Amino acid sequence: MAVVHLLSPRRADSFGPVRAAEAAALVTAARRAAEAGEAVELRDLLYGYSNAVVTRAAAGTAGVTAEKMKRLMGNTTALMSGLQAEDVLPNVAAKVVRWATGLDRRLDGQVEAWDKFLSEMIAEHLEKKCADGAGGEEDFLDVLLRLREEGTAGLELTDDRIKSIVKDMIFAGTETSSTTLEWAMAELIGNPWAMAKLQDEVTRVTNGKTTIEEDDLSRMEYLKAVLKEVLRLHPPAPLLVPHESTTQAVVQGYQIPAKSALFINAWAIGRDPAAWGDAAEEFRPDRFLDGGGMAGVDLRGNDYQLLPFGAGRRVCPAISFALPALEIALASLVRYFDWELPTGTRLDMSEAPGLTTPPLAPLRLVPKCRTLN
Ligand code: HEM
Repeated sequence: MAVVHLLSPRRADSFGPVRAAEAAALVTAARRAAEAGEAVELRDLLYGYSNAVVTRAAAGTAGVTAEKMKRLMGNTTALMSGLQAEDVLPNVAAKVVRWATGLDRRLDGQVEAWDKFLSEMIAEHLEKKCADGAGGEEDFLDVLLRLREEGTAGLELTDDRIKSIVKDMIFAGTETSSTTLEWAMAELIGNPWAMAKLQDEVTRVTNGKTTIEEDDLSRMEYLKAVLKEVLRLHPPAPLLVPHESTTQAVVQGYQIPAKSALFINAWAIGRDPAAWGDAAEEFRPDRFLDGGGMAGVDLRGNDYQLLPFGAGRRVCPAISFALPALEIALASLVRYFDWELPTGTRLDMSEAPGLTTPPLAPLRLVPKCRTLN
């Protein structure tokens, strides 16, 4: 559903205006801080940006809805993270623990809150469709409702299925993107030569223009190399998502029984000297440029040493959607501003534990407006 209907290259392209508008809003928010001489918490800013891009693509809405969704997602992630009773206890004992700790009640509450929120979204879309008829760019929810009406989805699109798909999209797309951008800014602050090189490229390619257009991004080789290097060192889902083997298999001599829970440690693979050489732990985007030794290594799941999006059948279906959203945001942040750590603070590159791994301490930086040609 996602690959064919929601995130085909054509549809991913159609969200260009959404990305451009949200990148402009990002710049406006940073400019406000720059003019006031204040530090900004990048996490807030970038979460807002990523959530707005994904929410607008999924359901054509941002603003208050995005705020509400942020709260819902935070609560759900907190409940999903960490050790679960089922992981260590027999079934009956796990049930008792869940009941006694109130986990079941809190999970039910979350399910209800999501259900209400998504039902309202569907109702609004159906109402809007009645009032306006078809036309204009479709968001994911529009597409799913149309496929249901046409009966061409290949499966029965019940309300529950539609809600799950929309929620999965927003969930899968928000924190992954904002975490990547936060690490990108942290690495660039820690490696000022890379920041200078990226600023030079973005300024050169957009020279004389007032805005960055998506066509410009295709001419920013270093920007792409920076993002690859960030995703190599800091894959936002470091263990991807858990998989389960369907049949018995042998991997490098190890017997893996059917129905084993399998985790791929993309984080460790991305730092393995056997794949990346002695400087595996260092931030060196140039390795992905011509002559850098890794120019041919791509992140779409074909090269197993770089797996931030996974690989194979369950590879992230949104790579063509995610990359331009990351590129335009990062290019905008470095084109319009110089960034500094607030006086008296140090860059902390420690990682937070969890399903996604943002920096442990949210990155705070002071933007300074750049003089542009
Ligand atoms: C930096 C950005 C992103 C990264 C690093 C990322 C990474 C991933 C990873 C590692 C997986 C699991 C792959 C596996 O099963 O092994 C995944 C799945 C998925 N991603 Fe992304 N993702 C990103 C952005 C997005 C965005 C923006 C969306 C939606 C608009 C999205 C939608 C999905 C969906 C729906 C799945 C589940 C696919 C399935 O179950 O087969 N992702 N992503």
